[in-house]
Amino acid sequence: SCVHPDRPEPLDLHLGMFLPTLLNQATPEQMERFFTPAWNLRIIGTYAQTEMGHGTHLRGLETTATFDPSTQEFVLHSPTISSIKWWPGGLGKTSNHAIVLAQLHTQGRCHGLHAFIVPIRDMDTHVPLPGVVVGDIGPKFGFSEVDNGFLKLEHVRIPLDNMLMKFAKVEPDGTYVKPPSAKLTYGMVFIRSMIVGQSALALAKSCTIAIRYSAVRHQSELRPGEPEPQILNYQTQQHKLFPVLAAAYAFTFVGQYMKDTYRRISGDIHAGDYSQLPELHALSAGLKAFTTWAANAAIEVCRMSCGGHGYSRSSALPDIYVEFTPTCTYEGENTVMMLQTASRYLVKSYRQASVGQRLQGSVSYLSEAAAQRLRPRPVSGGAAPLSTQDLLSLVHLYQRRAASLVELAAKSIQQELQRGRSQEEAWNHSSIDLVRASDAHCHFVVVKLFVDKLEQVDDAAVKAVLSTLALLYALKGLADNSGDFLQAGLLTVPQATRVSARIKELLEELRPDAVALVDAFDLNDRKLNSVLGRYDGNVYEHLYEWARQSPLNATEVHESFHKYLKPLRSRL
Ligand SMILES: CCCCCCCCCCCCCC(=O)SCCNC(=O)CCNC(=O)[C@H](O)C(C)(C)COP(=O)(O)OP(=O)(O)OC[C@H]1O[C@@H](n2cnc3c(N)ncnc32)[C@H](O)[C@@H]1OP(=O)(O)O
Ligand SMILES: Cc1cc2nc3c(=O)[nH]c(=O)nc-3n(C[C@H](O)[C@H](O)[C@H](O)COP(=O)(O)OP(=O)(O)OC[C@H]3O[C@@H](n4cnc5c(N)ncnc54)[C@H](O)[C@@H]3O)c2cc1C
Repeated sequence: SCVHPDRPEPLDLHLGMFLPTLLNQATPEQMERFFTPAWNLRIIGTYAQTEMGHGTHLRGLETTATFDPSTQEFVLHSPTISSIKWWPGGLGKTSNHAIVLAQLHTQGRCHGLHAFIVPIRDMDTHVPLPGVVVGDIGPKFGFSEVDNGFLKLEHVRIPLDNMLMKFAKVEPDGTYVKPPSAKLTYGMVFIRSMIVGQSALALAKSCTIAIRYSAVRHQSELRPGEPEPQILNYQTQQHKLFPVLAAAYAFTFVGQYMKDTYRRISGDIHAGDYSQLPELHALSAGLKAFTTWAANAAIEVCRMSCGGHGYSRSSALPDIYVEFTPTCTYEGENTVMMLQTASRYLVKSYRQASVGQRLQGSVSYLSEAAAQRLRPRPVSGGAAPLSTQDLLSLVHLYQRRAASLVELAAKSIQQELQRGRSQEEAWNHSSIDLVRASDAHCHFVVVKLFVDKLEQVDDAAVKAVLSTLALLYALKGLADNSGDFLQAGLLTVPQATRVSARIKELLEELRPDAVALVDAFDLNDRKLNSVLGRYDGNVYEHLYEWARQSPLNATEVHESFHKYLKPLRSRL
């Protein structure tokens, strides 16, 4: 499995997508021919799917692979400017091969997107091969260590055996043999599953830095005449950071669950059982979007909670943000992923449950909700009593919110259809509700997994503090999304007031354990790479040392004085 590197590197795609794609989609002969040299870095590959004109819409990708039976070759071609492969990591200058996703044409028919191994640079000289135009796409928001590149193919010929043929095949006479399931060629589920763990790591690093720094930073005055307090004693600072701490623990458990689920279901798939692939796709797509959006926002909260020094690269928080934020875009743009989970899974499951089907997996609650709808509603109809202490009742509340939002989205589609809109228009005019339904479903999954995890904790003291974190995560989510719960009749205004009061109590309860809880992530100083987050808390001396090392301080008088300031002065 992939251990996520701390910083983006040119080999990330080789290790994170080229090798796993071979493992998932190459025949044994192709494994022999490509995997071994790739493992030894003779072959260095990338995953070239996105084009200048299309990243999300896979069916719209334009690169073609046309089979020529007379030479037993595929001709790979970029027919338009928008078809130029654009963004693949390590493509610009590092890779000598690429797995190219192209529309397969054989015997005059197009069979959709398939994967082809295309040599792009000479194995010895590293010079681009004939017909290959390749380079770097230029400076980006971050990822400056990675040569994200472009690739233009001009009628490049590759052997028949360079098409990854574990599932789909092309016979020597050009006959196309369908894969057992069209969904097997999508891929990407592996990295999406791994990204959930990356969200947890980014949160753990950010809140470790911010909470440790908040324990050593003294500022302002709480009680007149007393010494300046630790900023971690301010309620607002706790309100910023402790929910991030709780989310870091929550996402750590979800990341473990996602990895285990990926392993389990991909094992079934290798054994020929594809039945769980829809659940895996929906779960990985939804949780990738949910956790990256949440982590992306939380990193910025941590940076700003460190004041000016948070903005210094010495804090590491700017780099953590810059390296993390593209996870909301790559490997499936988050909105699109949320729509996938809603449209391809939740609404489909809702409709199955509405006709009495017993659902399994993460949507089994929709069967319960469907049965509930058939039972007469209690006269009171009001919200059930709310316990701000009982985690299981909070899990149930999140479950009912998710069921309510899935029903709202499904009904919106129905209403749009009744207005005479087409299927596609009805879905598009319900897509805000669809995203909300996915968000609520993922939020329920995260809360449930957090509470489930507590059952596995034996140590009473650890279980107590983790339960406090789980309570904070659930109640803060309830407060942040109170509109959903109020709209669904799951919360009353007095209950919402009690939730806010309970959150304040939990912040106070967590204060004594906050530093120990980030120390428990066991992120050493080298991995954190942060002056503010140092384990020894010796921030100011090392901040001063860090500044003095800055290249600008190599000379007392910088050359710019003589080159610019002095001449400018003499002209004034
Ligand atoms: C040590 C090293 C570590 C390195 C770390 C790594 C660093 C990484 C750095 C950066 C790396 C960044 C690298 C990169 O960024 S790589 C490029 C990433 N690009 C994408 O993710 C593209 C996103 N777009 C899509 O996936 C498709 O276009 C979607 C899905 C949106 C629509 O698609 P389409 O319009 O064709 O189809 P449909 O919606 O009608 O759905 C049709 C059916 O297919 C099922 N379906 C759909 N998708 C999947 C799936 N995936 N597995 C299984 N099933 C799937 C679906 O449920 C439905 O089923 P049913 O309802 O008919 O039953
Ligand atoms: C740092 C980085 C590394 C990358 N590495 C790779 C790589 O190694 N290999 C590779 O192949 N690609 C890579 N990519 C490309 C990445 O996968 C795409 O950028 C991503 O899939 C999004 O596609 P897009 O850029 O076309 O955005 P678009 O899909 O054009 O998104 C733009 C907007 O349109 C909206 N939108 C699009 N479709 C829909 C829809 N159906 N419904 C509602 N809204 C929609 C989106 O929500 C978004 O708001 C990388 C990108 C980045 C930033």
